[in-house]
Parts: sequence; C-alpha cells; structure tokens
Amino acid sequence: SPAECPGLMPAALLVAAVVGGGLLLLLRRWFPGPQAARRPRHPAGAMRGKTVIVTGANSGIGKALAGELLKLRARVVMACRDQQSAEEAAQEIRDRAGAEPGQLVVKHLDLASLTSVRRFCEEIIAEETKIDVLINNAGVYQCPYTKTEDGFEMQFGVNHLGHFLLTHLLLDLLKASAPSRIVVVSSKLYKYGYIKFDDLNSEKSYDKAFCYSQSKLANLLFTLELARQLAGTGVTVNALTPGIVRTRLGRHVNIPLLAKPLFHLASLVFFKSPLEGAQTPLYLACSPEVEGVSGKCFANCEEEELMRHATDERAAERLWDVSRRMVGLDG
Ligand SMILES: NC(=O)c1ccc[n+]([C@@H]2O[C@H](COP(=O)([O-])OP(=O)(O)OC[C@H]3O[C@@H](n4cnc5c(N)ncnc54)[C@H](O)[C@@H]3O)[C@@H](O)[C@H]2O)c1
Repeated sequence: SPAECPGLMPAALLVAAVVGGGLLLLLRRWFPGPQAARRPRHPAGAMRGKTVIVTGANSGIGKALAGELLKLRARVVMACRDQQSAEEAAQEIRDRAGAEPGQLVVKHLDLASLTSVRRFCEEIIAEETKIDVLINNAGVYQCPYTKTEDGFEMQFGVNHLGHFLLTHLLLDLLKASAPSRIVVVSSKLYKYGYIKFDDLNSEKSYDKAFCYSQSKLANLLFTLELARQLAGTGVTVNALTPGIVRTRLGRHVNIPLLAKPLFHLASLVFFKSPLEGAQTPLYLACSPEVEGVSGKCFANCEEEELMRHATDERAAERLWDVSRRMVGLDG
C-alpha cells in the first residue's frame, strides 16, 4: 500500500505520465489531424535580398516564422514589444539558422502605443531602403479588460488598430518596393465576432472572447478593403488563419490546476507546433504561387472560404473610416 511504500505513488504517476505521453505521441503519428497541413518546400535562398518585417517575432508563430525566413536568407526585422525577450529569441534563431551579420535585427514596437508605432515606422523609413514583406502577426488573446496607451480596448487596439496604423505608415515604402506583400494573421474565431460599431472600446460591456473574435474579424475586413485600395500598385495583401497552435497566446485563459498536465499533453498531440503554424504565413510571404493574389484568406497554404460577414465590403469600408479617425490619420 502507499503507506507502506511512500515512493510508490509518485513512481506510478511518473510511469502513467510516460506511458500516456508515449501513447498520445503515437496517436499523433497515426492521426496527424491538423498537423497534416500542406507544407510546400521553398527553394534554398528563396528570400535572399528581401527584407521582411515580422511583428511579435519573439515567441510562438512569429519566432518560428522569423527562423524560417532567416534560413531562406531573408533580412528579418523582428518588431517586438519586449526588447529583452526579443534579443534572446534573436540569438536563438541566429544560432539555429546561422545568420550573416545584420541579417536579423530587433526593433522595439509596442502596438498598444500609437507613439511607439509612429517611432518604429520613422526608424524603418530612415534605415531601410525597402520592405518586401510586412507580416502583421502580433496579437493578444482574451486578456482581462485593459486599455492601450491611447484608450482603446486592448485586443482591438493591438490586434487591429496598432497594425492598421503600422501598415498605413509603411505603405509608401511598401509601394516603392513593389512587388511587395502584406500578410495578416487572423483566426478562425472571427466567425463568432461582429464589429460593434457603437462600442468599439467595449466600455458598455466587456466579453473577452467576443473582443478577440471582433479583432480577428477586423483583420479580415482590413485585408479586404486594403486589397481593394492597393489594386494595381504591385502591393498585395492576404490574410490567414493558422489553426490551433501550441504557443503562449492562451496564457490569460484559466485552466484548473489539475487539468493543466492533461491539457498540455493533449496540446502536444492535437495542436500544431509553432513551426507548423508558421507555414501559411511563410507561404504567403515567399511562394510564387500567390504572386499577384490579393484580398484572400488562406489556411494550410490553401485559399479558405470566409463567412459572409468577413467579406462584407460596406462593413470593411466603415471600419476603415472609423479606424482612420481612431488612430488620428484624419487630423
Ligand atoms: N496560437 C493559436 O492557436 C492561434 C490561433 C489563431 C490565430 N493566432 C494568431 O497568431 C498570432 C501569433 O500568436 P501566437 O499564437 O504565436 O502567440 P504568442 O503569444 O506566442 O505571440 C504573440 C506575439 O505578439 C506579441 N505582442 C502582444 N502584444 C503586443 C504589443 N502590444 N506590441 C507588440 N507585440 C505584441 C507578443 O509579445 C508575442 O510575441 C496572433 O495574431 C494570434 O491571434 C494564433
């Protein structure tokens, strides 16, 4: 009994965890599920001579993406809020990918501050001669109610408005660098959102899940309207939904302590790895298959059909006008 042999319980738990983990990993091999995503090969050096900006590149999908772009020999600008974590991530990526000096640079960008977005863009315009690809990847998910420096609800402010201003301010350089691409990381959770035009900052009521969905729908409507405005400029813009990816994005979600190990194990089997999650944005950034394609959404490196409310041109235009006013582009 456990009383007679106190080491028995922990040992039994350890054995159960190892056996359980092994079984789950085997399951993943037999039923690859979301990991079976299409993963096109990109020729070595495919991005040589190209400059790519990735927001939120210090963790998760963005970090994996920066690593892949570096391996393809792109010059990568990691646009990150947390300078120290970004420097550490950059070192790790350089060590793995074997970067040449200056091939990977870290720049401070806090999308929750319009001042920071403006400063970042000024630096980029002053220092970079061109931008071949801008990847709007950074995001927050279901955080408690907080506001950005400029008083916007955090998820709408970071996921949509911060990237809205960023893209605007870099647009002239992107146009001058044409053919160039803008890639927008959205989420399938857009399905549960709509644009609450009468309370965009959720001051009347806050539902964190709804606000994430609203912000990811805003990413899609932004892509739609921007593609319309960019027609004929040589700059394309496409969105993507990466699927469920094992990253730190869900850190604000409360999982009961006892369920955590189980959740972690299940995530190893059923979620994509960050590298797998990075395949569609990488495809949109690099592949000749999507040359000239604009205003579309992709999942698993294939075009994805969107629900009607994400292709509503009138809503996209209205959101565009409101966003311009909110970020101070209309004076
Ligand atoms: N992980 C998933 O299952 C999943 C599913 C659908 C969509 N997405 C989207 O993928 C993108 C990347 O997320 P992830 O899963 O890699 O999560 P992550 O938390 O690892 O990465 C998010 C990144 O955004 C950065 N960020 C957050 N707030 C910022 C701010 N104010 N300024 C600058 N950077 C900021 C973080 O520092 C981090 O680097 C997000 O847009 C997310 O909405 C993820």
